[in-house]
Amino acid sequence: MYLDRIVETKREETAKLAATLSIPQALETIAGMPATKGFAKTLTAGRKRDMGLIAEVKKASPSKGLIRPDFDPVAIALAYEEAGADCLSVLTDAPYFQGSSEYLQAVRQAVNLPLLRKDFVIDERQIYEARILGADAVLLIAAILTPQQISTFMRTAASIGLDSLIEVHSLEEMKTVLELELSEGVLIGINNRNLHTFETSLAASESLGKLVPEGVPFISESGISSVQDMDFLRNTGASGVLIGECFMRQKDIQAAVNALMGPVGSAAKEGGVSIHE
Ligand SMILES: O=P(O)(O)OC[C@@H](O)[C@@H](O)c1c[nH]c2ccccc12
Repeated sequence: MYLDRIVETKREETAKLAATLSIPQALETIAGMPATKGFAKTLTAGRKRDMGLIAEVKKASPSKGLIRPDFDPVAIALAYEEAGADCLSVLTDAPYFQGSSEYLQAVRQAVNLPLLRKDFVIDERQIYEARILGADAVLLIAAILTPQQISTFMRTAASIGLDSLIEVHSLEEMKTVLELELSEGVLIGINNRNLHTFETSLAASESLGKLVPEGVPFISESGISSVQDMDFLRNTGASGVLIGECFMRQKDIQAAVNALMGPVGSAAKEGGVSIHE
């Protein structure tokens, strides 16, 4: 199963990271860095449209192979910013998604939007590393973490100014996450894609979204590509969406974002603000 293989790879990567990243030193570096940008807040109270958008800088994936051959992460990030994306997600996993830590650093230099480091976090050091690379939030995937790890990692992230996007796909995972004490700055991500089978269905957001209590914002992730999809998701109470592939396949990214999301400033449009806030 490919998720197991990825975790294996991450074990090797984090073993190396243990030799190069010292946490006390990382803390010193972080103390000298500018404050983070409030990833969760930007998507909830601060979003530009009725639905928030995390736009993903994504070159390839294990299920789809190469998605965007002429991949220029900075140009893509600038187009997303110009189109009024609220936040960006940058894949840093190299072996499976052809991402890179350098892409995250380059994007940080180029845009002012809050950034998510998209990777498979299994070790605390990756969280410190994310902060140093310029991220404002980290992804915590429930399928590969124990409840204890999710809890610890969420707190570690918060202690250095990072928000957490906690990703679930199954009912089991959702229940686990809802039992944790979720602090401010935490978003739940409902992944419409099953990371074991690659099957994608927006029904995941509909069924699992119903379980999310008021006051806890959630994002619908993966497999979103049409105005109909967006209309469907508006009715689930999601605060926003995380979209990669559909934009990456378009030549004119800015036009693609506006066609799917509607014009900036549509926050007061029908559907209104999510009931989850
Ligand atoms: O490209 P899509 O189908 O729009 O999906 C984006 C994002 O949700 C997806 O890349 C993703 C969701 N969870 C992940 C975990 C790891 C890597 C990637 C992902």
